[in-house]
Amino acid sequence: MSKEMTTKDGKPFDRTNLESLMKRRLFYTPAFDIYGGVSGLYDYGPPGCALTNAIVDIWRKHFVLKENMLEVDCTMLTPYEVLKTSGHVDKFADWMCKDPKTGEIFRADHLVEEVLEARLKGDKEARGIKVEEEKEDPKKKKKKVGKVAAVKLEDAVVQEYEEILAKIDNYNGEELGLLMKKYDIKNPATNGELEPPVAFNLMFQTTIGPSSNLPGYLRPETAQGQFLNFAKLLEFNQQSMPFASASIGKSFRNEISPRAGLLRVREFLMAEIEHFVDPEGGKKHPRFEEVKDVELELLNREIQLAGKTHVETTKIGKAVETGLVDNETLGYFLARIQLFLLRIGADPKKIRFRQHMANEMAHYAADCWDAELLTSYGWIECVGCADRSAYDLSVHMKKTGAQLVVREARKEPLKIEEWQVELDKKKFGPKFKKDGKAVEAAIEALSQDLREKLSLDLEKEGKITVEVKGVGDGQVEVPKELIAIEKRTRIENVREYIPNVIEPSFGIGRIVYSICEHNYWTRENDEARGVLSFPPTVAPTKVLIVPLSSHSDFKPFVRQVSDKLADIGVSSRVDDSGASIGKRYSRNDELGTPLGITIDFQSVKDNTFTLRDRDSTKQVRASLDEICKVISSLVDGSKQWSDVASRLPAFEGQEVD
Ligand SMILES: Nc1ncnc2c1ncn2[C@@H]1O[C@H](COP(=O)(O)OP(=O)(O)OP(=O)(O)O)[C@@H](O)[C@H]1O
Repeated sequence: MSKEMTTKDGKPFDRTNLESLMKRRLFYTPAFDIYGGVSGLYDYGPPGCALTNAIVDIWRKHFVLKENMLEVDCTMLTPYEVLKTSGHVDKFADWMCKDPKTGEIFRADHLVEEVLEARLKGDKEARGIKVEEEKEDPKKKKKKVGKVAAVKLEDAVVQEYEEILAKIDNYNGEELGLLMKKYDIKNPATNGELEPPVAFNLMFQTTIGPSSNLPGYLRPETAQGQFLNFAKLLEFNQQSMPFASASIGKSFRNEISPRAGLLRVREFLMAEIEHFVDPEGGKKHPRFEEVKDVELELLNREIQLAGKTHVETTKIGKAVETGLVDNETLGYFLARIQLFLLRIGADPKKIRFRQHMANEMAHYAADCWDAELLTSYGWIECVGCADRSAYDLSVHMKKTGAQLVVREARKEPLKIEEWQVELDKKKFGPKFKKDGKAVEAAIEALSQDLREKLSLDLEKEGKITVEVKGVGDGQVEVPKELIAIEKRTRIENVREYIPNVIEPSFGIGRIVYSICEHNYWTRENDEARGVLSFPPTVAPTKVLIVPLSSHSDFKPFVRQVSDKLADIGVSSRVDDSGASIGKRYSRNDELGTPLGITIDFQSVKDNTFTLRDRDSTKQVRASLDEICKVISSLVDGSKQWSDVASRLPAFEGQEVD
């Protein structure tokens, strides 16, 4: 895949170089490294933390602040009952298959994907089509499927493989088993037969407290905590709808085969929004107008079934109007997600939105679109945006009896004609004794259609028969002296409903890595000089301060500049090492530091400094006050280098690069 990827300036992208840069400069590192590491667990170093924090900070401003969302921070430890009710205990699983001889475990969809991709590569070679080899990283685990012999496949088989790969996320265990049989997919290392795929639950189980009778899990998403607090949040919001809650925190998934660095890990930072909306009235959004002209690349189900991976962009207003995207609220968030990704430096040509196929959706979702970013690992889901309907609130309400509903005064009272049941409670108790409550509940739960039918039985036969589980043989007769069923008119002044939920769910680690890929390039004619062109708003450190040499005259100026930057809230680093200025800048290009201030002999004379732009390497010269004003406007994102450079005198006196 890496051969198809290019950097912003159109040169081939080299993943090995970027990943080694990120590890060398401590963006991230395998956790427990000196103990040999545990796959899927990583630690972030200083630039990785700063980059993550900056992205989270922009996320808060872009979503929470802008839309007055209610941020919560809920516990990660979650009791069994909650996740049983939400469906995760039974359904939050991937398919794995085991080699009974070696004990090796494979994630079934990943294995099918890797084998078919390798065979397609072999086919290309056999046809004489040049295939670029990925450089091997000796420290990285080898892919399960090694190089496959150059064997030409029939054209029809190539097409079948390509169609399967385009839909690889959509197969269930049985279907994956059939594919493995049909295409003779075995353990790639030993060619041994594999057992059919079985479901593997991805949650980490634990027990809460010393008595070990309260089983629990580490949460696999932050959403459940938000749902459980719904009634309190609604009250906090003065019963006003629609509203959204938001949460940022770690989630845990026991992935079968973590791979691709930060992209599939077992512990990761999530930022999730639960937007609660009235299901009636087309799920309108009050701010949809503001985004209706945002253009998105939208791959719906039909387009994917046709095997396409790319479409023309569509205005989100049009997409909602034509039903391509189901409703305004979902559309609003898709547009806002794209604006966020662009704001933090995603390449506009490498963003698309892909609709989930019906059988691919999570157990709770009614519709779902993923924001995917193109990386050297292919298109990667970085944000899932699901319409979870009223699923979660309904199941928790049913289980606990908590009223997770909205009550709204009706503008016009509603007249409802309905079949009402009246029980003679005085006679009811003595007749049914201990079963009274169960019989009463079964009658209350009767549907309108059944009530109508039973009213006729009552008239004709003087009694009705109702099904009551666990009482006698399950059929209970109720005589007409105990019950009346009549059609009456009820006036309803208050409307009660369970809100639907639209949930944008961001995997921050995947976004951090993809943004690094999108912003990585190397200087002209020098592959060793990597640059990370993060926008100043997200860059881990904003300014590098470089005194021309270690001359003692420069020291007070270094202090003056770094204090002034700290005063205006801008992060900086001093590099007063003996390396050449060019080398010092080059080291910080790798960290993505967008601006550099040089202190030279001129600074000592007239208190002016040079300010250097990382991407163009152009410099200007001005007083510290002027430079700080410029830096502020660049770092808060209100200005670009091109806006400010022309206003200040250019500086060309000193060769720094
Ligand atoms: N194992 C993981 N490692 C890193 N990020 C993850 C992982 N699983 C999910 N995410 C992130 O959390 C977001 C929301 O989670 P969601 O449940 O929608 O993912 P998912 O559909 O299970 O992902 P995938 O299909 O890739 O496993 C994803 O868009 C992704 O950015």
